[in-house]
Amino acid sequence: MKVGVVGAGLVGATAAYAMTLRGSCAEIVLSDLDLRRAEAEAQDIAHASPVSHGTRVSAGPLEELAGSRVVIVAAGANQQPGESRLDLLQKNAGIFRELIPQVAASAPGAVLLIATNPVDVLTGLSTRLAPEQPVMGSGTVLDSARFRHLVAQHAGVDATHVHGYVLGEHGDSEVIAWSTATVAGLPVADFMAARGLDWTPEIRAAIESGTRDAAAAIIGGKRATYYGIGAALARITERVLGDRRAVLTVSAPTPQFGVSLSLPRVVGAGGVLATVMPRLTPDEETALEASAAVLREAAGQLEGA
Ligand SMILES: NC(=O)C1=CN([C@@H]2O[C@H](COP(=O)(O)OP(=O)(O)OC[C@H]3O[C@@H](n4cnc5c(N)ncnc54)[C@H](O)[C@@H]3O)[C@@H](O)[C@H]2O)C=CC1
Ligand SMILES: CC(=O)C(=O)O
Repeated sequence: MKVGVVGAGLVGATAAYAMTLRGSCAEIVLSDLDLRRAEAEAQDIAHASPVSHGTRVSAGPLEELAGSRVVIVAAGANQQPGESRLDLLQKNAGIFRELIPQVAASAPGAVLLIATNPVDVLTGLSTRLAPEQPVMGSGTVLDSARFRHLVAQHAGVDATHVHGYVLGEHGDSEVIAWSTATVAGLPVADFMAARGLDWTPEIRAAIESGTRDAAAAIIGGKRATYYGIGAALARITERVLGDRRAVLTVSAPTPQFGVSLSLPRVVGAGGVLATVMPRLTPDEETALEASAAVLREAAGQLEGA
C-alpha cells in the first residue's frame, strides 16, 4: 500500500514520519517543489524504517505518486505569527490551481487528503480541480483531538476515553460541540460530578479557548505546528487504507451548508462514505451556520479570482 505526500515541509515530513513509526503503509513517496528538501527528508525518515516497520520511503517528482492509494497534500505557505488561516487563501489557492490537476493526473483514483490551509476552502477547490478524484480535508480532526486532550487533562483520564467533536471551519469560527462530548460514556458534566471535580463556566471557557487558540499559541512559541497534524494525517490515511469506517471530523463538500466543512463522517476505502449529523443544541446550530457563512464568504473570494 503506497501513500504519496506532496509538500515535504514540516507538516508533510512529519506525517510521513508518523506513518513510518506507526507502520501505516508499505511505501511512502515524498514530493516537493524543492526536490532536494524532499530527498533529504525521505532519507532521514527512511533511517527510522529499519527500527520500526520497514516502510520504504523515497522522494521523487509528482509522476512517482503513481499507484498511491492516498495522497496527502501539505504544499504551500504556513501562517506567520498573527496571521489567520484564511489569510493564506489567495497564495495557497494559486499553488493548488496548478498543483492539484497534476497530482490527480499522476495518481488517478487516489484519495486526496488536503492539509494545506485554509483547509476547508482548499478542499472545496480541490474537488472542483480534480472532479474524478475522492477528496477530503483534515478539517477539524486536529481540533477535536485538542479538545479531547484538554477535557481528558481536566478529567484525569486517558484521552482515548474522551469523545467529542469540533465542527465547522478548521479555524477561528470553529464550533466546540459540547453536546457531543462524553468521558467514559457519560456527559462531561456528569463525569466531573461523579468524580467530585470542579466543572465551572470558567473551566469550560478555558477548554474552548485552549482548543480554538492552540495553533496561534504554538506558532507564537515555535513558528509552526506539525506533530499533532502529522499524527492526525497518519490516522486518517490508515482509516482509508484499511477501510476502517472510522468516524472522523474530516472536511468535505456539504450541500446543506453550500461549502466544504467538518462534520462527523464515516471514513473508509474511497474516503468519505457517509456524514453523521449530530443532534446539536440551538446555540450550536446557530454557531455552525455562522461558521459555514464565514467559509462561504471565503470561498466566494475565489470565484473569478
Ligand atoms: N490542516 C491542519 O490542521 C494544518 C495545516 N497546516 C498547513 O499545512 C501547510 C504546510 O505547512 P508547513 O509544512 O508548516 O509549511 P512548510 O513551509 O514547512 O512546507 C511547505 C512545503 O510546501 C512546498 N511547496 C510549495 N509549493 C509547492 C508546489 N507547488 N508543489 C510542491 N510543493 C510545494 C514547499 O517547498 C515546502 O517544502 C500550511 O498551509 C499550513 O498552514 C499546518 C498545520 C495544521
Ligand atoms: C496551523 C493549523 O492549522 C493548526 O495547527 O491548527
